[in-house]
Order: sequence, then structure tokens, then C-alpha cells
Amino acid sequence: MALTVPTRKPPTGDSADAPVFSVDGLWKVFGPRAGRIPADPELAALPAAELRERTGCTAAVRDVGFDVRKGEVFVVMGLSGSGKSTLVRCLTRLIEPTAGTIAIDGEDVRAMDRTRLRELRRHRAAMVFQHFGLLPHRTVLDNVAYGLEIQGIGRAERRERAAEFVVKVGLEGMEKRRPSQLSGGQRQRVGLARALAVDPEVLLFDEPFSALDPLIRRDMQEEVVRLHREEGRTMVFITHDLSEALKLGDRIALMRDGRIVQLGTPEEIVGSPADDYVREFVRDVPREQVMTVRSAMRTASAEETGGGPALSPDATVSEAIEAVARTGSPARVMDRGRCLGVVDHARLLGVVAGTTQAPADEAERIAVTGTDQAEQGAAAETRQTATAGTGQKAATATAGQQAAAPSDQAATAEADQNAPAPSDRTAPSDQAAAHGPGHGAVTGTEQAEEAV
Ligand SMILES: Nc1ncnc2c1ncn2[C@@H]1O[C@H](COP(=O)(O)OP(=O)(O)OP(=O)(O)O)[C@@H](O)[C@H]1O
Repeated sequence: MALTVPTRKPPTGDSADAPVFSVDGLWKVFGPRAGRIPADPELAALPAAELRERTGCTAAVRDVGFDVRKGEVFVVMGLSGSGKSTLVRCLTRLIEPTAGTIAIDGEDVRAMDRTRLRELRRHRAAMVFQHFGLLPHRTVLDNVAYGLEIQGIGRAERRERAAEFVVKVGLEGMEKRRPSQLSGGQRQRVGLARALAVDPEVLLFDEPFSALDPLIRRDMQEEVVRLHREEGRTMVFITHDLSEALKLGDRIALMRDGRIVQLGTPEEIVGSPADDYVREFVRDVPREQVMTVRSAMRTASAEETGGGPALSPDATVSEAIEAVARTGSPARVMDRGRCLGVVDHARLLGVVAGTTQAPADEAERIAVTGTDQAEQGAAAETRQTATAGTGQKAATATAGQQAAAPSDQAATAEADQNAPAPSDRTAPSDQAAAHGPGHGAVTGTEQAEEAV
């Protein structure tokens, strides 16, 4: 598996740790009398197959809690059917949760009325689907301007803003083309530009690149990283692709059977898997490309602090291997002029071999054994960074409004999921809401337009 994990920087400023989304005890159960499942400890504890057999219900999301912090790329990863899409759709109630709490900037999402919900989806937390659902008879520029149009922004202003985002995603000169005159990757860029143009606080991406061929996909991932780095927007990104998760995520929530089995930075997930399932999941990841030197360093001797190559605590083990191989001596891990520790051949090999401890544990150990107070402070700080692991990467964007529109419609029509449903698969409206255009719920772009 080839990986290029971008160097991460923690967000700065007082609001860096303020959650945008706060989720607690969230359940989504599909099926008859779904509400009884979370309320009954015995039913709630049943494995998926047994639950289905006994109640006819599927618990797609089971007692999930997490915060999405401002400015981070929060990746929801898991195999097909693990509950990723359901979870993310619950955030804006495109799927109605069965139990639990969801807040955006402290506001209770479950208490929102229809108008407030519409406002939430259009302006605050917009969804970008796998198929961006471009309007075939409109030009690139008008497709990008479309989200602004449904926000009621005047023609001149929306075209000006749209033009700005067309440039931003690298489509300058293609403004007058129609979607049929674009490649798959270029179409994705139009969708991304449209999302960005409406300027939401959070962008929710549902496997936006999974239909692209590998090269275009990599291109688009880099585009997202670049845009995030430039604009620092909060993003929630669903993927079933581990390398995509490691590349894009500041933190990753790994899902299995509706639960989050581990939530952590890529380094924490790869370096310290929570259980055998996660360990198996990350087995083939090239650890040296994900782990940083903070997980490999040891305390420096007095002699070592004085010389040798210098690396930042965020440098990857792979970068350190290069530095150590080039100079033949241990490399110092430096933070604002202080030597936090050193990495040598043995420590670096330990990471590659998977025998080195988790980053947080390691930083803690160094904090305890460090040679002076300053070093202790620095190591503790390092641990903080490793744990927080948020980044300045990535992008801004918004939901394609025409993607949001049909889902809006579907969600509005949606029945209360706690009400009896005829079968395991719940009401058609729920399915539409659940999967949006990318899953074929509302596929026609004209339909989308009408819906607005
Ligand atoms: N409308 C529905 N009615 C009944 N069960 C559903 C419904 N939607 C989803 N499910 C079930 O909920 C579980 C989680 O589905 P979900 O689509 O959230 O998974 P996912 O991880 O996003 O999968 P994929 O990667 O294949 O999109 C699955 O078992 C699925 O069959």
C-alpha cells in the first residue's frame, strides 16, 4: 500500500477545540418499533443477526458518541454496511435518529423544526454525494452558481462567486463547457466548487471519490487536502478506503456493525490498534509513512543533544530514516529550539517492525524520564498534539445544493422512524433520505432542480 500522509499541524486559536458537532448515545434502528431497541438493554446488546431474527430490526448505528472539532477533517471509515452513511446522515437528520443527542455549535439538532433543518442543510452542514448530480443543460459556471441561486443570491454576484471557485478547483477556462464535455474528475471538481461556493460551516462528504479511477481519485484527494489547508474548513468524510482515511483524516472513527471501535489520529490507529479487528484492518499499512518521530524517539544523551540532523516532532519515521541513513548518526527531534529526544536506527526499525509503543504512551514515558522540566513540558505538549491530532489540512466546501435539495425533500417526507415499519427495509422515503442521489434515491437532475 503506497501512502503519502500530509504533515499535520494542530489548529491554532482559542476555538481550536470547540466542537462543531457533538454526538452522544446516538442510535439509528431500522425496522418495526425501532425505539424499543435502545431503551432495552437486553435487545441493545444483541448481535446484529440475532437482533434481526428476534425483532426484525437492523441497528445501523449503535450508541455512538464523538465530537467533530472545528477545522478538522473527521473521517468515518468502515467496511460496507458498517453504518457510515447512516451515521453521517443522522447528523443533519437526512435520516431521523432513533435515540441520542446531536448538537451543532451547541444547538440541539433533534429539536429543530423544518425551516431550521433546511437552513442547517443548506448553509451550515452541507452534504456532497458520490455523484454530484450536475445539471446537464447548464454550463460549468452555472452549475457552480446553482447552490447560490437557490439561496436567492442575485445573478451577477453568484456568477462572480462561482467564477472564483471554478478557478480554485483548477477549472479555469472551462466555465462554458457542459458536464458532458468534461472528464469524470473534472465533473467532481465542478461538484466540489459548487459545494465550496455556498460556504457552509461543515462539509459532509459521502464517498465522493469512490467511483473515480485511482489516478483521478488521488488528484481529487490532493485537491481536498490543498483546499482544506487553504481554507481550514471542518469536514466529515466517509470512506471505506483505509489509505484515503489515513491521507485525509486528522482523526478517524473506525466503524464496525454500527459502533465506533476506535477513534483516533491515523498515527494512533496504526500505532495502537484498539483490538484485533483494527489491528487486522491496518496490518498492511506502511507504518513508517504514518507514524511520526514522536513515537520513535528516546531520551537523548547530553552528547546527542549537541549534534546530528534535526527533525520536527511531526516528521514521519520515513523522513527520519532518510535523515539517519544519510548522516549515519541519530537525528534530534526538535521543538522550538528544544531537543525532545533522538531517533536512531534501532528505534526507527522498531516502528517499521511494529514493536514500538503507541505515540501517546511513548510521549508520556519521555515526559516522565525527561532530563529537565522544560523537556517534560515539551513532551507533554507533544502528547497533547498526538492525541488531539487535528490539522490545518483541507478544504472548504458545501453540499451540492441540488444534492441537498432532493434529500431535503425526502427527509421532509420521511416518517418517524420509531413508528412501526412494514419490513426490515424501512419506508421508501427513508431510503431516499438515507442515500441521496449518489445511491439512486433521486437520480434525475431535473428532479433535483424541481425539488428546489
Ligand atoms: N433504509 C434502511 N432500512 C433498513 N436497513 C437499512 C436501511 N439503510 C441502511 N440499512 C442497513 O443499515 C446498515 C448500515 O448501512 P449503511 O448504508 O449506513 O452502511 P455503510 O457503512 O454506509 O455501507 P456502504 O459503504 O456500503 O455505503 C446496513 O446493514 C444496511 O443494510
